[in-house]
Amino acid sequence: MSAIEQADVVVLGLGPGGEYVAGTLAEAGLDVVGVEAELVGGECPYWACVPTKMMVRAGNLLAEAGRVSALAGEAVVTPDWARVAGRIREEATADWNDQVAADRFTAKGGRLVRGTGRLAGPRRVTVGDRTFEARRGVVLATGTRPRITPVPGLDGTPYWTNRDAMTAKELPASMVVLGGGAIGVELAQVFARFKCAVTVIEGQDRLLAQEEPEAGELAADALRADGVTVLTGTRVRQISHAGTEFTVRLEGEGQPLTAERLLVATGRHADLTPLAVDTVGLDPSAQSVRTDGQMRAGEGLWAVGDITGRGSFTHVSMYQAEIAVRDILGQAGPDADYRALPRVTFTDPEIGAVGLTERQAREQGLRVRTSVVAVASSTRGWIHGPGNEGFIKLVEDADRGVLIGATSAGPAGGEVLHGLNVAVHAEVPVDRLQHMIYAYPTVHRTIEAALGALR
Ligand SMILES: Cc1cc2nc3c(=O)[nH]c(=O)nc-3n(C[C@H](O)[C@H](O)[C@H](O)COP(=O)(O)OP(=O)(O)OC[C@H]3O[C@@H](n4cnc5c(N)ncnc54)[C@H](O)[C@@H]3O)c2cc1C
Ligand SMILES: NC(=O)c1ccc[n+]([C@@H]2O[C@H](COP(=O)([O-])OP(=O)(O)OC[C@H]3O[C@@H](n4cnc5c(N)ncnc54)[C@H](O)[C@@H]3O)[C@@H](O)[C@H]2O)c1
Repeated sequence: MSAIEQADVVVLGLGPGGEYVAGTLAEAGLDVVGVEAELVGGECPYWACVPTKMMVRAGNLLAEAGRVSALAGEAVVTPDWARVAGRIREEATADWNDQVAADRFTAKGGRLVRGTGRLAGPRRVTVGDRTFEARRGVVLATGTRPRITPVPGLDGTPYWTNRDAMTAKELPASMVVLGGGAIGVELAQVFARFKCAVTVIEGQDRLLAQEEPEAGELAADALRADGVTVLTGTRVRQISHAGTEFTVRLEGEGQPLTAERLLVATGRHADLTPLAVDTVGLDPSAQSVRTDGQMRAGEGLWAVGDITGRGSFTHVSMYQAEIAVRDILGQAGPDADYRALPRVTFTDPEIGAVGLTERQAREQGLRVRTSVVAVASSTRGWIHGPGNEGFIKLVEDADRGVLIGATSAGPAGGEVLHGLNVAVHAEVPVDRLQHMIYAYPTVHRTIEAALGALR
């Protein structure tokens, strides 16, 4: 066995969270080993946020062109997936090559170790036959992998996950999407806009089930308007694949569905067993690694990103990474605060949300006031015309007079969310929000109307 190699910090997994921690600590002068099993940068730039948003951008352009006839004349567009696939391959992922990201890390002074790492006791990590000892500690940032729902027959079929969808050079003629969460709805709409016949099957009674019911209804309406068949409250009994076709049998009566492709988008989970977390006293069967507010998961151990189970979003991983960096460098700073966690589902219309839903607030026993105002009722929404679907929903803690949750759906819904994000984060009194000036005519003036409608 080779000698144990020393470092200040070992970061396991170089997705957005781990790459930020490792790079920033290296820049600060620490001896950092970054261990990466696949591509430096992780899921987000290669198989997730970035390529999906390139797809969304392209799909939205097609949809906007379709609205020209109502407002501006005639536009004839011919969807061509090759442009999208080419842009993803060339501009976003460099053909799934991470050399630029790897160089970025090593240029900061980090040591990149390619391979699958695992813990080997406190402050120790093994990668193949190498063992590293981290004087300050280890940062777990290994993300999540798709949770493949246990449907009879699914195993062994050539189903797709997000990774296959991101690398597709051609689109299938038809696709069943299992799961109506963020991945399912974003990809269903894009594929439909490129003329793929899509059916979404969601087990719960609405799409985007973790968000407000109004958000799920809006997403379903938007998808249906693009020709997607949306089945909610629907369970799959059996899946099979023969030749080039999937057959999906649903619970209850009815004709089985057939499609060329099946996309499984039924959530993601952290797999702690291969990380040997038991060697540092953590439960390998847990769903996530628990941390305190400074992202500490134990003595000389931190965790950031999806693995912490605090929301599978790149911005959460970066936010947590910043806190972990400070803590590792011995700098004081506030604990992680998830009260104003924003998230945006990039459908058209975009559906942004921050903080608690009405239901979550009521379940906490809070006395709430709420309001829902349609974007189309604002001057800008009305001027916008086709594509102006959406709403602002506010959730106020009536006893404290502050917003604790909000949804911003509509054209640029994710951008409009920002004001609400600030309001929830900074606990700006509703009374103050009601007496500020909102530019005219903007979509965000709907917020002013929604504040006035709180009941
Ligand atoms: C289709 C899709 C679209 C998404 N869109 C958005 C979006 O628009 N906005 C948003 O905020 N979020 C989005 N997300 C979520 C976002 O991708 C994740 O929240 C983010 O990538 C999490 O970063 P992370 O650092 O925790 O882990 P990851 O990005 O998962 O990176 C973890 C890294 O660890 C490596 N690794 C794992 N195990 C080991 C090991 N044992 N040894 C060494 N290396 C290891 C992996 O290879 C990987 O590179 C999307 C996700 C998907 C799937
Ligand atoms: N815009 C974004 O920020 C963005 C986009 C995509 C993904 N993501 C992140 O990636 C993570 C994973 O996305 P996701 O969409 O896979 O997960 P998700 O948890 O958001 O949604 C999965 C859905 O699948 C449903 N489901 C599970 N088993 C099923 C079954 N057998 N039949 C029918 N439906 C079933 C669930 O009820 C749930 O609604 C999310 O947590 C999200 O945070 C973010």
